[in-house]
Amino acid sequence: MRKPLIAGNWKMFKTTEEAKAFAASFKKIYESSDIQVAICAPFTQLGALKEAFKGTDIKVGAQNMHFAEEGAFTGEISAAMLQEIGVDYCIIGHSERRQLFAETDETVNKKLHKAFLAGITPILCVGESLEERDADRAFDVVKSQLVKGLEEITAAQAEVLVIAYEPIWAIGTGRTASPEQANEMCGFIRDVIDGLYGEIVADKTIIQYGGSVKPSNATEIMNMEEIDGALVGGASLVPEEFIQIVNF
Ligand SMILES: O=C[C@H](O)COP(=O)(O)O
Repeated sequence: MRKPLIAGNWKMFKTTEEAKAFAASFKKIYESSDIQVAICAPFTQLGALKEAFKGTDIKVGAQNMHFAEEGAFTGEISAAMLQEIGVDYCIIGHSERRQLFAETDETVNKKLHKAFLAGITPILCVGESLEERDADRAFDVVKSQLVKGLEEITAAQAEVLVIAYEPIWAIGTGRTASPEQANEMCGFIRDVIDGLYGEIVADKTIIQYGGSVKPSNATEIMNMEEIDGALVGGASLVPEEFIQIVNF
């Protein structure tokens, strides 16, 4: 059976002191269960969080990485640098990276390959804009992101991959996809994985929903059959809110 993953994406929020304070409070209210929990934090907070979560089963993730081994890429971070800290996950291809930092399906694909080589589990983000949904292109857009993003990714890698369906129109807007809409797309994503790698792999791939997940809607979303977790932005910043989602 798939173990659901609820991951916080802190985006560009929290200093190291604030991250440590979050970890201290969260550990007090967190109880380990059959839900995997992770916090994807800014690069400078990853080491502190690994240290703070030592002895727990809470995982730590980055929000981006470069696809090159090393080189003259000012401001970038390599997979080996994340691996050295012991980072478990890395979000790849978040829509904010695609929209604001010119991330393409090609760079997403290169990053996925590098993450796997470093033993880091990628959380591959896909999702359509409002214009694309209104034009009835949501399924084509998501399929294309998957097919291009997963080029030459093996079945063994696809089995451990996490995919996050994040409709751009539901991110940070307070507007959530309905549980049915989210479930429909997550089911479609599983069908695409089935088409690429077969049913055994598709049954194992974790498919999350992300976009304005909060304590008040987490239960309904998490209870949908095709949804194996959530990628939570704003509501992951406050321990007392995030724990309610984790304990949906
Ligand atoms: O990665 C997380 C998503 O962008 C969702 O963010 P949000 O929960 O603040 O809407």
